[in-house]
Amino acid sequence: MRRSSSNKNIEKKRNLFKQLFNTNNIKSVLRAFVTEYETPKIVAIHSWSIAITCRIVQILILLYTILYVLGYQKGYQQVDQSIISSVILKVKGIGTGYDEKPVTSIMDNADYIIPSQENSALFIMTNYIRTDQQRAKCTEGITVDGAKCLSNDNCMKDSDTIKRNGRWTGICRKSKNSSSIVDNSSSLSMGLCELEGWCPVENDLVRPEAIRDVLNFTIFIKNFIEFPKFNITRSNILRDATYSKYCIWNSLTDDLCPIFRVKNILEIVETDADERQKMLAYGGVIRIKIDWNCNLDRPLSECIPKYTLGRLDSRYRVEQFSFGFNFRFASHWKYYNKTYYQSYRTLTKAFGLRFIITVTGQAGKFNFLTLTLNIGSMIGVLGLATFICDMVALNCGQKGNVYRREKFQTVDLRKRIEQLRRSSENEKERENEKTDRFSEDDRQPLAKIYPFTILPKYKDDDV
Ligand SMILES: Nc1ncnc2c1ncn2[C@@H]1O[C@H](COP(=O)(O)OP(=O)(O)OP(=O)(O)O)[C@@H](O)[C@H]1O
Repeated sequence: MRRSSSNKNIEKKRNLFKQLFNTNNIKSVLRAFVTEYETPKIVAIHSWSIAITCRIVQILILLYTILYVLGYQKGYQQVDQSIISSVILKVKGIGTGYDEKPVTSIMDNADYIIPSQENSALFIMTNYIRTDQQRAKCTEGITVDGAKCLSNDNCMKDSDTIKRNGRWTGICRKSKNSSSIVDNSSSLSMGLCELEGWCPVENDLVRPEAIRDVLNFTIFIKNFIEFPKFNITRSNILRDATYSKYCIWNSLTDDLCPIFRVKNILEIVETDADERQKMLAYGGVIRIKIDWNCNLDRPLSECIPKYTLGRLDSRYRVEQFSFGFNFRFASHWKYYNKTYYQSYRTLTKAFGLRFIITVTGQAGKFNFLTLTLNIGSMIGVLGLATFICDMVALNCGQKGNVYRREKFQTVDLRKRIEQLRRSSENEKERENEKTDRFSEDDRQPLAKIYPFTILPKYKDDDV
């Protein structure tokens, strides 16, 4: 039983395969391919409201493509966004710092630029806390959690060492200075835990004044760019040497000058004078964006940079947890004290302005392929108008049903097959009738007139 059913299945599949790959079918498909041209049937609806809707949508699409895509977005240009850039920064200006008031120290760019060279960034130290230290034992900083003590028991050696300035020895020192700390609750004189490390520890409660004259410092930005697709290189030094040497950038009058004054930058990025003072005291982060937007269909001299400035860090009034920009660094030296070399260092906590320079840009040049592609997509989008109008005509309004009936043709396959069968039968009958009417004498002249006509054959008994 099972075997016979599987045989039937195989037979069915074979028949289906034969039907699909019937040579007659393939022939007729191939014939149709070279002899038939298909074109969609178009239904014309006489309705001014639908026609106007369609025209409005088409005009909108045309306007969008011509004005926005081709005009504003320059859809006829090939675009290169892979800009290659190099930025070199140099600061000039003499400042006055206070190590310990009233002792001042004159500083030049080698002192306040840390590090001396960075990639597309710059740090100008505007304030600092400097501590000369040596390896020794001393008391912990008063601001460190758990540093205050009453006895040695309070100075646990190994617990939470993250915020300590050295390795705690486990001793509570009640030195002259620390005995002045009074615990109000117990009225006992308190000490500070002793540490082993760099002494004395930094005291960041006493913050000196910001370096004077920072606002007059100037920053020279030297920027080279390349658009590799078009092999175009440009530099931001666009005017002659005398101009570039003495100019100061101004967004309105000197927007091509590559030298910026710190004061002008601060005034642009921060309008509040008090905030500006805080930026000098505690530091801040400023971005300078150089944007190259070049239309290479126009003269190359019009390919110029545009500078935009902004503040990146949060404002002091807003930030609660950590404000400004600072970091520590140390310079080390050794001193021979007649018996051995003693290690010393100067620890600096530097506050200052960090400038981040970003370079962006794109270049565009006429390209025929891009233009044709955009026009092609516009023609494609025009089809949207027909789609929208079809939706409106067929689904909205009272005549929707009528339009739908005219637009869509429903084919009842069985009826259609029956009709075709009947019509082919009728045709056969008519042909037979014609054949009956022909005589042998009629055949000869017809054959002369229509040499390629295939005349119906007479049966012997007809003659
Ligand atoms: N931050 C700046 N402010 C004003 N002028 C500057 C600044 N940096 C450089 N310059 C001047 O711009 C010109 C070009 O600078 P560049 O660094 O290419 O030359 P330089 O001779 O190495 O500069 P310098 O030795 O003066 O630092 C020089 O005249 C230089 O003095």
